Amino acid sequence: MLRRLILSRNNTFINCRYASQSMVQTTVDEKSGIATVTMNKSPVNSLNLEFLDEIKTELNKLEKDKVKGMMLTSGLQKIFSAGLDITEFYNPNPDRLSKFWSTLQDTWLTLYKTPFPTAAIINGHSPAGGCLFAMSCDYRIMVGPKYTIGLNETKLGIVAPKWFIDTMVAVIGQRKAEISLTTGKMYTTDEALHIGLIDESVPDVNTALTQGNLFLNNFQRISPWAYKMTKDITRQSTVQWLIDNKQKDLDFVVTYLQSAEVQKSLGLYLQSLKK
Ligand SMILES: CCCCC/C=C\C/C=C\C/C=C/C(=O)SCCNC(=O)CCNC(=O)[C@H](O)C(C)(C)COP(=O)(O)OP(=O)(O)OC[C@H]1O[C@@H](n2cnc3c(N)ncnc32)[C@H](O)[C@@H]1OP(=O)(O)O
Repeated sequence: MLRRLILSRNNTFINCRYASQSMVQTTVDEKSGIATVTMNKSPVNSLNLEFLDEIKTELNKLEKDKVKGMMLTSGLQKIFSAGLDITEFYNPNPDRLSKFWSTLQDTWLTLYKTPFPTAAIINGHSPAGGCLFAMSCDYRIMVGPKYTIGLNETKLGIVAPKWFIDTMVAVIGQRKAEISLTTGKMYTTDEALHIGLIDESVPDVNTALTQGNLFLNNFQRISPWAYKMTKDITRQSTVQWLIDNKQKDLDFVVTYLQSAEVQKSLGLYLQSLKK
């Protein structure tokens, strides 16, 4: 791992951590202590085992470094994240599939429980797992109007796991989540703002980053302990369910995803993507 200081747009030094061939780049503004984590896995930031592992490691590092906040964004042109890498569960190797799913569980727990405030800068499409990661941040700013966001699992012929569903319910409420999930709806930026799936719609990435910094800087005036306790209490039931049911969730998903019916649906969906 290499480190270097670079000069940011507002002339403060940024501590930049990068590794050769890294899929995740992080900069930390030395003045504000706010980190920007950029997902950079071409072509669509699909979340496979190695990528999830890198994201989790990076989040743990930021916690250790006691950053004051984090913005999660994408380095790709028009995609925040295409969600889980479907090739991890289409014709899977069962051992790898288990490893993949437990890494997803751990990465999500790490992101959902960060002791520092987080903002998703959604600068591209954000289906399924991409939407999950955005919803797991404390605040969402989407660059409009061209992109879409939502939990579209039913469109793939699969079911979103309970903790995906609970995360969405926590953001938009039971009724809207039920409609969104059953229909697999992908919302435009305006629609997402209207139902509360995102907090702000902005015209460009620079504005999104400025607004993200503004949101995170609010917490300079809040006790970190009070922040963390409040977040833990608010998110407790969703987090605790997964902690208590990790193995059950893993066993079910691994069996379910390998069933003939699900494999057939996934094959057809992948084919439609290639077209
Ligand atoms: C109680 C019961 C509970 C049981 C629960 C059990 C299991 C649940 C399991 C899983 C939950 C699933 C969660 C997910 O996240 S599934 C992933 C859903 N994602 C999508 O549907 C997105 C699909 N992709 C797109 O819509 C588009 O690609 C895009 C992101 C809008 C980008 O469009 P663009 O036109 O720019 O690119 P292409 O479409 O040409 O794609 C380029 C290239 O990437 C491949 N690709 C795209 N998305 C994925 C993906 N998610 N995984 C793997 N590969 C992907 C695409 O096929 C192209 O490949 P090519 O080889 O043709 O270059």
